[in-house]
Amino acid sequence: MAVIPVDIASRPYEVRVAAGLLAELVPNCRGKLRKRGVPIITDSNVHAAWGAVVEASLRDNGHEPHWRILPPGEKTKSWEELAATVNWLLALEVERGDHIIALGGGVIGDLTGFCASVLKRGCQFIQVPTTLLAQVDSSVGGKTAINTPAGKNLVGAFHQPSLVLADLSALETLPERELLAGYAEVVKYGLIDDADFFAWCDTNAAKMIAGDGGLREYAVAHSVASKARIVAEDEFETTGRRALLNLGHTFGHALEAETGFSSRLLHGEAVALGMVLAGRYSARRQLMPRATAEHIARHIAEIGLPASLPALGMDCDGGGLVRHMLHDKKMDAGTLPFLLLKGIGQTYLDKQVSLDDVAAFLDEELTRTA
Ligand SMILES: NC(=O)c1ccc[n+]([C@@H]2O[C@H](COP(=O)([O-])OP(=O)(O)OC[C@H]3O[C@@H](n4cnc5c(N)ncnc54)[C@H](O)[C@@H]3O)[C@@H](O)[C@H]2O)c1
Ligand SMILES: O=C(O)C(=O)C[C@@H](O)[C@H](O)[C@H](O)COP(=O)(O)O
Ligand SMILES: [Zn+2]
Repeated sequence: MAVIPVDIASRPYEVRVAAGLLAELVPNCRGKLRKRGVPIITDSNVHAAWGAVVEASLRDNGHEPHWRILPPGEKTKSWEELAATVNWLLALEVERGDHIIALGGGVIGDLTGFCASVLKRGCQFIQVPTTLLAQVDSSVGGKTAINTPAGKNLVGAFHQPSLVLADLSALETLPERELLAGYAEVVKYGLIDDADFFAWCDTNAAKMIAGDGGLREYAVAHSVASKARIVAEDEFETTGRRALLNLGHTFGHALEAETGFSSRLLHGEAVALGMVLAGRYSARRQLMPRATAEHIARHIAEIGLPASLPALGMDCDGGGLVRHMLHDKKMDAGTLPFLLLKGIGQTYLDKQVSLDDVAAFLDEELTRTA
């Protein structure tokens, strides 16, 4: 088992990565489940795949699970599900010191974490991520949120979990498209500040996605360690350090908004394409060689993730995509800082980007032929 500390000064916790954690859920929660009743929030796909395993561990250890099984998909991160889930938790008389379990992908983790942050002004929660994306990224670091019609994650809170249990066995039932989407957030850590890890991804990603257990454990543990390091340096995204984790997201969130937060484009797919666009825009600005941007694009495309805009079949122009970006949480006094690259592993926050220039770049990308 890999155990990665998240050294946030006010609230340190651990991420435990291993196969088989779900089957031993209660011992792995290490005394945090202090009552017989345990609230668990999940979605119907995860419940179908892993509900019985989790239920058995709880019942065998004298607990009674209270399940809340939500519809799968991005639309579950909504005001309606937030209100209904908070009311459900209130009806269960959950106290501040109790733990709610979030069993699922990033959608369930983000929604549950936000519910935990507002319930009685903050109660405890445990992240039990079941997608690659949630294991390497969303379960760690305490960003919680819902979407609104105006955009992605626009209402939320920073609220850290008490524990993260990433069971590698859960990935065995995950559809390949979801594995690939999660991989986008893995390779992101290489592009941010870890060229050696990008090289590891170049060599090993295909085998890791195909199911090699050792490679999966390394990919998850290394990604979590990267995220934990960055979050511990800048928990509330105030210094610019944590903003590095947003690489590809300004483009990506605009694409998710344009495609209606639907299964047409998953978050990880949008981030993959967003990172390709960040690379190409950086090359256009002559910050790094065009060949490096195309290396990134080739890596993303060869693994099976979207690497060009026309394939999405969107009916919009660059200006339309830029309008979505005006809701980006990095907006500061009317300007939007962008994560750009000076090379692989050399991402930085650029505060001198003209949105007109980005719109012109996107117009070119929307008609790209190769
Ligand atoms: N808080 C953060 O720091 C952070 C970071 C990255 C992404 N996010 C958010 O995470 C969300 C995306 O998360 P995601 O990619 O995990 O998507 P998701 O939660 O929608 O899960 C993807 C799909 O896989 C299914 N699934 C989950 N685990 C399964 C399993 N083990 N077996 C079979 N099916 C399973 C789900 O039912 C769903 O259909 C987005 O809303 C994104 O904004 C948040
Ligand atoms: O943890 C972070 O910080 C991230 O930016 C991780 C991202 O992968 C994640 O998608 C996050 O939710 C995006 O943050 P947002 O502030 O742009 O909503
Ligand atoms: Zn993300």
